Amino acid sequence: MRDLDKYKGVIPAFYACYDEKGEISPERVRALTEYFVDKKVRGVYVNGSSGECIYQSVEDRKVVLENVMKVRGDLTVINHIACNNTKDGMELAAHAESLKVDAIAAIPPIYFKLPEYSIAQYWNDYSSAAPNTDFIIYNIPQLAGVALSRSLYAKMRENRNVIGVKNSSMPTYDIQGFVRDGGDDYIVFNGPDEQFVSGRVIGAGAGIGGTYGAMPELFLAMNESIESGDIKRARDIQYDVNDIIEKLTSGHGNMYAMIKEVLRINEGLDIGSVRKPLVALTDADKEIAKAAAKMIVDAKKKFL
Ligand SMILES: CC(=O)N[C@H](C=O)[C@@H](O)[C@H](O)[C@H](O)CO
Ligand SMILES: CC(=O)C(=O)O
Repeated sequence: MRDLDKYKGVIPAFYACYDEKGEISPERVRALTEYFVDKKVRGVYVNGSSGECIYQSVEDRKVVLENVMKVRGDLTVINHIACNNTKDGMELAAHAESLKVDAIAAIPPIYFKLPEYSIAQYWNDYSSAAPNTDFIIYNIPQLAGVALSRSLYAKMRENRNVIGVKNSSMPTYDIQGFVRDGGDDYIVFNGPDEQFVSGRVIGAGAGIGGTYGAMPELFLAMNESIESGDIKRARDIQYDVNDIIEKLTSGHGNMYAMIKEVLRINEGLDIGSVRKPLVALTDADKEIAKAAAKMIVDAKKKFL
């Protein structure tokens, strides 16, 4: 049986950190990593959706990972390496293994609708470029346009590097099926932050999410409540967290820009804005960010 303990808990998705010109800022990447070390989360998920990976070059993504690894402390590091073309993704997979990340992860190929055997080949090619590194399948059908079927998951488990699925589809039934099929030797990560409690209760061993970074304490508190069996407290926190997420997504600008503004307000942490075509905040959005930041402060007072 594999020991998957290092993956169990709250794993925030890492945000892209830019300087004033919109280029990757190595200093700000290290500052965000140190922030997560201080918050005592289990790990970080680097260069995923929240890392704006599809708008980053191969070189950008290497610089991000290298700087996370410099100051990672005890954080478990999962690095999303998919590039849509196998060649660049294999380069990132090999680079990640050379830096000794805990795991690599990949979405399926997007745009062309490829048959399942092509998708399996794509993932196995990535894994073959990092043969001594755990591999996590990233299932996010609403954005990727392809869903992980249970038969494709069975096929992927023939590769012993595969340790589980980060499941960002909305039905928690999908989580239950992947847990049923993989059993204790695999782990399923809850994707939708709005369903953290539901996903964990039905069997996800951990969560990876895009809004955790704005309020890590609240996700840690939900996780602890689930582990101690206090489902009522976990649910009460989830309701307030979901009000906060609805606020974070109510602006004209992109949610990640909103979260970065919240981090400036609540934590004094400046990691820049977002990269085009993602839209930056308007003046009106800044008022929304202030309100969201206050909701986070209030929820922490209420529950912690
Ligand atoms: C579709 C999407 O991006 N899902 C993310 C990862 O699973 C979530 O963490 C969301 O960012 C979060 O649930 C906010 O909607
Ligand atoms: C979980 C998430 O938002 C990401 O892939 O970065």
